[in-house]
Amino acid sequence: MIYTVTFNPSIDYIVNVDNFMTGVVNRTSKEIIFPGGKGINVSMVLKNLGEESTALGFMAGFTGDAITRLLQEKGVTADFIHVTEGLSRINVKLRAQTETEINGQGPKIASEDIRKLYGKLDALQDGDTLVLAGSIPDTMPESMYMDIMEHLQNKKLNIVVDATRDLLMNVLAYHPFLIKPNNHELGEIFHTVINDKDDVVTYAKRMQEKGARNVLVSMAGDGAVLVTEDGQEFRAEAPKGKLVNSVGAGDSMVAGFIYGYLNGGSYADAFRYGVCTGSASAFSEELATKKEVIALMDANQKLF
Ligand SMILES: Nc1ncnc2c1ncn2[C@@H]1O[C@H](COP(=O)(O)OP(=O)(O)O)[C@@H](O)[C@H]1O
Ligand SMILES: O=P(O)(O)OC[C@H]1O[C@](O)(COP(=O)(O)O)[C@@H](O)[C@@H]1O
Repeated sequence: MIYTVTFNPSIDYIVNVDNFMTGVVNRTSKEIIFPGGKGINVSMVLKNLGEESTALGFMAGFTGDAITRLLQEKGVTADFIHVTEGLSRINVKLRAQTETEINGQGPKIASEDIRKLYGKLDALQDGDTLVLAGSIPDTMPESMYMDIMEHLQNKKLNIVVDATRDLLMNVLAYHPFLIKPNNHELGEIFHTVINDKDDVVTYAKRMQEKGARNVLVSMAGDGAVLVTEDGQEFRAEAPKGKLVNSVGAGDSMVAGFIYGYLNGGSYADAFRYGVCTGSASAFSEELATKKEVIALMDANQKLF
C-alpha cells in the first residue's frame, strides 16, 4: 500500500491577473480552486495513474471540509484527522507578469492529534510506501518527519520525503528511500547557487553521504537528475511544451517516480515516469492524467 501524509493541506486558489500592480485594486481574469498540499497532490496523481493510496494528515475548519469533499469527488481514499483550532490553509498562486505564491501557516496540531497520526501509521506493513511531503504548521518542531521515521524504523518501508531545510535534513540519518529537492532548495542547503547538472550531481551525492538512498532533483523547465543508491546517475532535459500551470509539477514527479518504480521495477522507469508526469502536469491546467503522461513518454523517448 501507498500512504501519503500531508500535515498542512491547502485549498490552492490560483488567480490570473493581467498587469498586476501593488497598492491598487486588481481584478482577476481567471480563477480556479484545487485541493492541494504536497502529499494530497501525490495521492491525486497516483489515482490518475491507476494506483490506489491512502491520504493521511490533518484538516481543520470549513476549508478542511471543502478539501475533504473535493478529494472524495476525485475518488481519493483519505483518512484525515480533524483538528479543532484554526483552519486548513488557502494558498494563493498569483499568475501575473511573474508567478508569486503565498502559502499559509495552517491550523494548530496538538500532541493528541500527533498520537492519532501515529496510531494510523502503526497499521503500515513491511513493503509499504510512505510519502511525507510539504511544510508543517509553524507551531510544530522541525524534527517532525524525523520523529515519524524513528517511530517506524523497525518496519521495512520505502519512505519518500519532499520537504525543505531542517525538516528534510533531519531525516537523512534515517535513510529515506527518496528525497526530491528542486535545484534551488538543494543549493540553499549547501549555501551555494547550483548552475548546471554537474553541480546538481555533486550536491545530490553529498545528500547521499548524509544518508539519503536515492536523490531526485527537479529543475523545472531544465529537467531533472537522479542519483541512485546502486551508483547509477540519470540526467534528462524536460520535455518541451507550453507551460500552463506549474503548481503541483514537483508532487506529480514524486507520484510518477513511485508509480514507475512499483510498476516498472527499475530506477530508469521511475525516472522516466517522474519527469514525464511532472511535465504533463506543468503542461495542463489540472494534474497529469495517465493518457497525458503516456503521450509525453512516447513523444520523448530520446530524452531518456
Ligand atoms: N516549464 C516546464 N517545462 C517542462 N517540464 C516542467 C516545467 N516545469 C516543471 N516541469 C517538470 O516537472 C518537474 C518538477 O518541476 P519543479 O518545478 O522542478 O518542481 P517543484 O515544484 O517541486 O519545484 C520537472 O523536473 C519537470 O520534469
Ligand atoms: O507545504 P508547502 O511547502 O507550503 O507547499 C504547499 C503547496 O505546494 C503544492 O503542494 C504544490 O507543490 P509543487 O508545485 O512543489 O508540486 C501546492 O498544492 C500547495 O499549495
